[in-house]
Amino acid sequence: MSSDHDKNDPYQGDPSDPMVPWDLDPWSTGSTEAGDHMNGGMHPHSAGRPAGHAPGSDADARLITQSHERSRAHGLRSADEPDFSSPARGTLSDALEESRFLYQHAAPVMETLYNQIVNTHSMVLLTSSSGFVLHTLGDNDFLEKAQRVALTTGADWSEQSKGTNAIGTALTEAEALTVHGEQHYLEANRFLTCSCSPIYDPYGQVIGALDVTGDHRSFHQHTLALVRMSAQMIENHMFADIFPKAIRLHFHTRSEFLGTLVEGIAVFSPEGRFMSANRSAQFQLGLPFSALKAHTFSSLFGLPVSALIDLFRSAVPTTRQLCMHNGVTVWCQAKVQALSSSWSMSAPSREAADAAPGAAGATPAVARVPARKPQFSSLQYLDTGDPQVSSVITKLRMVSGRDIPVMILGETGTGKDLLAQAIHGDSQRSNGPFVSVNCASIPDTLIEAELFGYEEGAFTGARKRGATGKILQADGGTLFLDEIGDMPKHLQARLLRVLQERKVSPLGAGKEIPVDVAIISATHKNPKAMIAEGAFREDLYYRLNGLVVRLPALRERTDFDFVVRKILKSLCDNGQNVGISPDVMAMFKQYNWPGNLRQLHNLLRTAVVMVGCDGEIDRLHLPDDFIEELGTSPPPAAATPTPAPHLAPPSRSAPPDTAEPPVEIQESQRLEDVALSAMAQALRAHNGNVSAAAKALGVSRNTIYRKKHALPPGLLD
Ligand SMILES: Nc1ncnc2c1ncn2[C@@H]1O[C@H](COP(=O)(O)OP(=O)(O)OP(=O)(O)O)[C@@H](O)[C@H]1O
Repeated sequence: MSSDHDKNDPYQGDPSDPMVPWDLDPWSTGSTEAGDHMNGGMHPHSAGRPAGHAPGSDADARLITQSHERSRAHGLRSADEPDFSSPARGTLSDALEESRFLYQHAAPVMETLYNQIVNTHSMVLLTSSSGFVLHTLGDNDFLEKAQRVALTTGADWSEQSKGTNAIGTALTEAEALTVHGEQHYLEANRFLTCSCSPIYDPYGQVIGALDVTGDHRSFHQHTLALVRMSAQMIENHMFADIFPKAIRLHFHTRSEFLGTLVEGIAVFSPEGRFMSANRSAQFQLGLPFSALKAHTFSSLFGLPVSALIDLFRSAVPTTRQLCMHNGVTVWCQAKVQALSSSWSMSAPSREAADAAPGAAGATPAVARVPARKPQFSSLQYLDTGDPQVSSVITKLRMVSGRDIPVMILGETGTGKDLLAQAIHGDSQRSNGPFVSVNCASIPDTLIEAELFGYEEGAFTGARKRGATGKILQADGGTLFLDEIGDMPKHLQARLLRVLQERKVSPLGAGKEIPVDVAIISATHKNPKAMIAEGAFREDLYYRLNGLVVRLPALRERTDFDFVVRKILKSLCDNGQNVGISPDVMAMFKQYNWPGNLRQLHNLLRTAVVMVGCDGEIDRLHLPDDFIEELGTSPPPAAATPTPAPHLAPPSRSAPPDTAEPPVEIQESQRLEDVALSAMAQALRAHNGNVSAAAKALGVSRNTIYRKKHALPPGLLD
């Protein structure tokens, strides 16, 4: 292991951190350089003790002693003959059937592993999670010897049946280990040396074991490392297969290890819920699978999942740096292209989940897991020092788990969506779905079907088998009603009924289905003013406003510097180190930020690209319209920019004498016209594609949807 200890590298580990054992090299019993980088093979449950035990080590001796005690407790005696009895009728075929998914992924890896040990008087075995031998590959001379001790397909090598042995003991301890010669409990097995690793499925459960057994004289200290790597390979293969529609994030502290066996792989649902992680990912994140289940992408990587999708949307593979919740920076690649471009923040339909290979039996297992409080809070991540935000978070924590509907108010881009995800992520429901419905982006004619679902043939154009509405999709989790102020009035009444009665009636169903959802709503509008205008139902408002919180606009936040640094860090690519010149920071502080955090994020993203390698963001890297809006068509570098009269109201840092006069109605009206005409033009240019038009204009899709009533008819239908 390198003597230069790097705290930022979880694979070197930190001696002061009990989660990151610094002296482990589980894939190699020696101290090879490769081993130093490959600790990802260690399972987090085994943190704190060596995972690859060379015969004779203290830990090994302890495990073996404990196993011998268990063997005695099972009523076995060391002089017993090996048990040759066949498994009960149907047991083997059941085990084979249950292990089909495992076998399919293990078979090619077993072949490769066998090729590496061929002619060493050894064999490779695959077993079920209960220790039944499912498949063997070996040298003929050794296979014959193995048969004499029942090392054959169908035999039971659990500890209960054979006493201490690598397969049974590795499965009992859920840990890779070698059992050598005399360490076997049964005297009959003491001519063997066996190295075995449990195999985990993508849901964190042990589903089998991979073992190499040979004549004890052929013991080689690298065999266990080989077995562990092969087990990891099987696990990674299963990953690739089981979550075809999810977001797969591949990461490692060293970019050269991306795409290799030791990379971390974490899988998230399209709305950012944690679904799975391989052993390396668990190790790097410092959390075992069970704790990760309470997390979301944003609580682990500090960004909304929409930002991840944006980062990796390109068809060209890109590598980015992200900062994990523990402060460690990793190199990342992600596969997000399979996701639908629209509705990317909402949950996949039940039909889609059911259709995913391997999902049918496995998904419920994840859903059954009792909710746990996350170790690292998503809300805490958003608490970056602004007192208004801190107060919002304190209030939200007070009502957490109390079934109180939360309404989030705030201008566009202030992080309402991200906050809703964090509320869900920190709640008891975090293992349930988070389903987001954007009431502004669904055409009026479809919103009813989208929300409530429909039965087959409920209306012209309905899908053959009907569809589950978003409310039912959120059953057991959280329903996020974004832009609730844009919900058509006739549907407000229906929604109110659902909230009162906790039952949904899909279109054409003629029946009511009970539903259990936590409700979070958000709007950039003023709901009370809407009620006064008759545009929003007062009774619905009082159903939704159990706790109303308001997110401050970016220009009001006191943690502006910190937020800028945080976003900048998340955007830097390939080891880039980009800062901000004091001049630009001063401009930022004077600017009004009408698009808030979204606008800041977009502006920084472009600037970072323009800076290229290391350097500072300067005026040169800012868009012209931004500089124009500030009214600073390049003054001398030292000059303080003055806000443009109609666009930049006084910021918290602007001296009182630079405050501009109130916005004039005519002026803002003219601006509104200009904005509408630009939107109409962009929509026409992109054949009504709102995402493309929004991108071209540098605004959010919501901004366009909000104006739909003012846009020429036909453009947004
Ligand atoms: N706390 C934060 N830290 C860093 N970036 C943030 C934060 N909150 C939001 N952002 C950035 O702003 C973008 C918009 O956030 P979000 O969608 O949550 O805002 P919103 O208020 O829901 O917007 P809208 O009202 O337009 O739907 C995010 O994609 C992210 O880039």
